[in-house]
Amino acid sequence: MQYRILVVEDSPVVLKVLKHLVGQSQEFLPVLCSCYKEAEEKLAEDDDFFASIVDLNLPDAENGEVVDLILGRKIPCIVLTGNFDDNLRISLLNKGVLDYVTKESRYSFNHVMKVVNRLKKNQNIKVLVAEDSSTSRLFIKILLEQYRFNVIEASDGQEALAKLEADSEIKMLITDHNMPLVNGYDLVRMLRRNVRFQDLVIIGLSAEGDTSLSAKFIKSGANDFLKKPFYHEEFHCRVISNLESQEMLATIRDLANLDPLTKLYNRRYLFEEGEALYQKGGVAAILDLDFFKKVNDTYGHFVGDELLKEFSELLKASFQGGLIARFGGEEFCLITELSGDALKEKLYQFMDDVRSRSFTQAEVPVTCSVGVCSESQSTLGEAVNLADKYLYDAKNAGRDTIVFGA
Ligand SMILES: Nc1nc2c(ncn2[C@@H]2O[C@H](COP(=O)(O)OP(=O)(O)OP(=O)(O)O)[C@@H](O)[C@H]2O)c(=O)[nH]1
Repeated sequence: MQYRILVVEDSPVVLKVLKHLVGQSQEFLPVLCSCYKEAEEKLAEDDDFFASIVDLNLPDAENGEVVDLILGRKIPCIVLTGNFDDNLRISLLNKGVLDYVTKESRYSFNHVMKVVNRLKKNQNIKVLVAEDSSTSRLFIKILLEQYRFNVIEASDGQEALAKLEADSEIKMLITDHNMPLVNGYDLVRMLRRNVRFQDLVIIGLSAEGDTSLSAKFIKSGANDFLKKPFYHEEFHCRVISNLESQEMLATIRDLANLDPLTKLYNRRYLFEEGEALYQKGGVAAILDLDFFKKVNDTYGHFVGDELLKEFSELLKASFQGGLIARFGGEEFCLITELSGDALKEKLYQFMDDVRSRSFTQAEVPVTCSVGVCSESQSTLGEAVNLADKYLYDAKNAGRDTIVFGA
């Protein structure tokens, strides 16, 4: 699906730059207009635009009339203009324009694209607004929907908690302090005690004159705090900047914990987080693709990489709930709560699934060998070493087999 972006700009050079920038992503389709009349015609044909980038001073509409035309159709609007006028800027933001950007340098154009890309990401971000006043709740909801967030509402702290527990996809909570049943401050404290909510972005709100409340909120784990009434531009800035910080943290965590090719956990994560799972009664197994060097030699490394990715997907789908890591090149480690016959059945089923299909567009057939350390060891490291030894036995026994050892 392509998102149509309306671009209204009378300068052919700027129009060309914007066409290039918007069109760089396959997901966006720039629809170009050089004047108000053209924009009016395009909107009359089909006004299903994802966002718009407009110049304020058009030859046939010199006073920003195009903004009213677009906002009247509820299309998110970013103004890109040649002149900076603070009063005009405020009046446009009050009308509901997302941003007012001056054409100072190429960074201005990049900023516009950053806003457009943000809108695309926001569609998949669920935000819960916990606020007992329906008027304030609606106001915050409208502000969030201007940025295309997916908004969920709760009218007290208890309802907010229930909704957060029921829906793990909620990424951000915007919570008032004074609410019935559970207040905002207690809600934040309860959430932060639970590791499940450690990545939830929380912004506290309050109308109270209590100056220490913002610090209390932040000390209890909120990411930020806003005192009501707030200016909507500040609200948007804080929402976006807190979200971006969280996204950056998630990226850093992924870089540290995941194997870049297969997106499985890496060896470091396996030993850091897997020990606890193993000590709860887990079983360790090592799986290794057979004759993988031949795959690379015959089909090339690109196909080899694709095969590793597909094999990893199958492994993930087959052992949900287990911890799966890429241990080395074509070697994988599984820590699972399954044991005995249940584990045997799953592993033999997995071997069958691998054997009975081919991988990648080159349709490569492949098998794998497995070593399983069935008896409990004192550490995960010992269990993995033994599983590796049984894997070696499986390779020596002719491959495409499983060796279960003590
Ligand atoms: N394409 C690709 N190949 C990799 C990657 N990591 C390791 N390899 C290759 O995996 C192959 C492993 O070869 P060997 O250790 O000889 O093992 P094998 O050919 O699978 O033979 P057996 O394990 O004894 O059945 C080597 O050719 C490595 O270059 C990777 O990320 N991508």
